[in-house]
Amino acid sequence: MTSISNVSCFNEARRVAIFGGTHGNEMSGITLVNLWIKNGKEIQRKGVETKPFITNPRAVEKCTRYVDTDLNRAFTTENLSAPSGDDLPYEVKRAQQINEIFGPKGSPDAYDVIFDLHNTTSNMGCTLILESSKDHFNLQMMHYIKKAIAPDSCPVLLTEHPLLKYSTSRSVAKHPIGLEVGPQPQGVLRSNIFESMRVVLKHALDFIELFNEGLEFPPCSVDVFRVWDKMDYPRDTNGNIIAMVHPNLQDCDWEPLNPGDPMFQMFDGTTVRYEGVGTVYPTFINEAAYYEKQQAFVTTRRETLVAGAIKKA
Ligand SMILES: CC(=O)N[C@@H](CC(=O)O)C(=O)O
Ligand SMILES: [Zn+2]
Repeated sequence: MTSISNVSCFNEARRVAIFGGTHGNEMSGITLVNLWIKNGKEIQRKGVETKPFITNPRAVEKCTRYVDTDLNRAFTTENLSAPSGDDLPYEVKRAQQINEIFGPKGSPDAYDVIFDLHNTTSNMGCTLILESSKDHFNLQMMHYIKKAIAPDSCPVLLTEHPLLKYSTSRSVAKHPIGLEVGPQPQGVLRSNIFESMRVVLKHALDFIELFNEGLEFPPCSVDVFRVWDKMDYPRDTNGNIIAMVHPNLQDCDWEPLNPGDPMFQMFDGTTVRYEGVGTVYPTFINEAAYYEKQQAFVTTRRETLVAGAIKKA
């Protein structure tokens, strides 16, 4: 990226990948990517090479989140530089292969954009996941998508956080974008969820085409929800949960949670209230895959980011 006056210039986004099956039981992305591997007409755009790709085929085959370890946590420098060998967990080997094809992560040879398609059991709607508040290309794209799908909404989750950020499959790209659509049970396809994922991706690819054609995007602002904290279920000394998400909180992703509001319901009916400071916006509420991660939901805070003008270099 270079800066001429107030416009940031980025290289053409010529190499774009669409990942499905980073988690093998999240069916919308898997189904779309398999459709597009058979016939890619829908994802073709002028001046863009778009590659649909199944990232964790063994997990997809078993319809499970992962085989040995979570692929969407595996793209650490340590894993990517580990001497390859048969003793490595399957997903670590796979991360190394993906890094070879689409990276290397952090290098000029890396893919320009990777869309990573996920589903959640939470009521998050159609959420865009942004990894860096400084990625003006992605901010502009997200602004474009939000405008295009209005009056439907499309929240942006910013995962930039000193402790809670993780090493995703998409992170090998220069501009990583997660798409998280729910609610959809694991292993299940729901037409509404499938279609909203497809529509967001259509607008995203349209944006890339316009950008590559040389259109300049003026400065804009984007409302985001920045990851703040993770909240675990109350547990006994053996680590077993002793409460559920409170009915007042269940399905209320992106709605304000204030100090004193109900958060968990103990099995005897007692209410556990939120005791943090100030208003937060919970999301990933009661996500099935997060029980093993000791996470009942994440809290976020609202923020407005400014994206500078961008155009093709
Ligand atoms: C439910 C789920 O898998 N969510 C994704 C979020 C992301 O892609 O950043 C994950 O935990 O990897
Ligand atoms: Zn996922």
